[in-house]
Amino acid sequence: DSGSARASPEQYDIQYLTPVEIGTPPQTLNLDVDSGSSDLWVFSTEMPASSVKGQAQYDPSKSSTAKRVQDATWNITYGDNSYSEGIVYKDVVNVGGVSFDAQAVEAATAVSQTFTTDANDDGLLGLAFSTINTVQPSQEKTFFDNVASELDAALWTADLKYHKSGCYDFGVIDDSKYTGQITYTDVDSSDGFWMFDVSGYGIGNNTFQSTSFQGIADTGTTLAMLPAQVVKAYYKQVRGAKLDNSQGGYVFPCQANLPSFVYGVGNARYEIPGQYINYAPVDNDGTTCFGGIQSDAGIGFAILGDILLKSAFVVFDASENVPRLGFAKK
Ligand SMILES: CCNC(=O)c1c(-c2ccccc2)csc1NC(=O)CNCCc1c[nH]c2ccccc12
Repeated sequence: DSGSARASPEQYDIQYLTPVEIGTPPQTLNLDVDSGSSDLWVFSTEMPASSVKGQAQYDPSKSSTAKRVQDATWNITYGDNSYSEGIVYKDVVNVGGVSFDAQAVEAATAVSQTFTTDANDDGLLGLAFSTINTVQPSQEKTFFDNVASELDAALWTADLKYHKSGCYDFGVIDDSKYTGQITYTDVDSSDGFWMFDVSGYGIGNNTFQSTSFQGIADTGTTLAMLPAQVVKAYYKQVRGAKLDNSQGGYVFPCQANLPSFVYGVGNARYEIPGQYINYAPVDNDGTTCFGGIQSDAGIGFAILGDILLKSAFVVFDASENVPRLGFAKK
């Protein structure tokens, strides 16, 4: 079995939304496929109308295959202090043609303002490791873990693009989506993330620095959160850039000519065009812009979010006893 689903960007590529069918007859919700968390949670008819501003809601009472998981609850808080919580159903979930008939669908009973204000995002589909799923008293499995044994290959791939729709594929590596070789690197999943060693970095045409650091491949985080020293060195090359704590990170004049950023996986090098690192304006007149590369201070590891991932074809491979990540140019 294999499948493919579209990943459509929201404004500024803040996140990518993928249509997911839930229940019988199918209810289509647009979810944020998130390799940085492991809960499949959705806006639902179980939450107060005041928290819903345009999102589609999963209605278990309209699904003949929905079954309540008695006494099960969940709650999750992300690093940006957004959160959601609720109750649990088992139901049919279909992503790009790959289906599982008893997927834990975590129906929200409450969500924070961040999620309420994002009208197009109907929830998240977590694809990190099931060890960090938040359902209690008994943890549930991610969609990928549930379908892995049915897939032609126990892997999924991410092909995100800059201000354009991309694809998530399940069970197959589509060779037409990348060029050259795929460079694989082992994953340390002990924290529940797709964590690997970044072998170094380069800024613009400066020489590549072979100083490695640990990072996670995280499709659910918009920006790249990198070691403070790397970030400082990057913005030193940007005239007018400054760390503005009121904005929560580095900002610069929107007209700035940003250097490219290179990250290493093993001996391979992947370049992010400078343009990708101009994330979005922070003011209405568009004079000051917020950087797509920010510090990972306080997190404990780097986060390679969409800003970096969209420059590569990425393979999330659990087909061997040690999971691994593959990166290729495209
Ligand atoms: C800023 C979002 N990222 C994180 O908090 C995060 C952290 C993290 C931990 C502490 C401080 C900062 C970040 C570690 S792994 C990790 N990755 C995830 O948590 C991935 N899921 C993010 C889901 C998410 C959080 N806020 C949103 C707003 C819109 C759409 C999706 C989201």
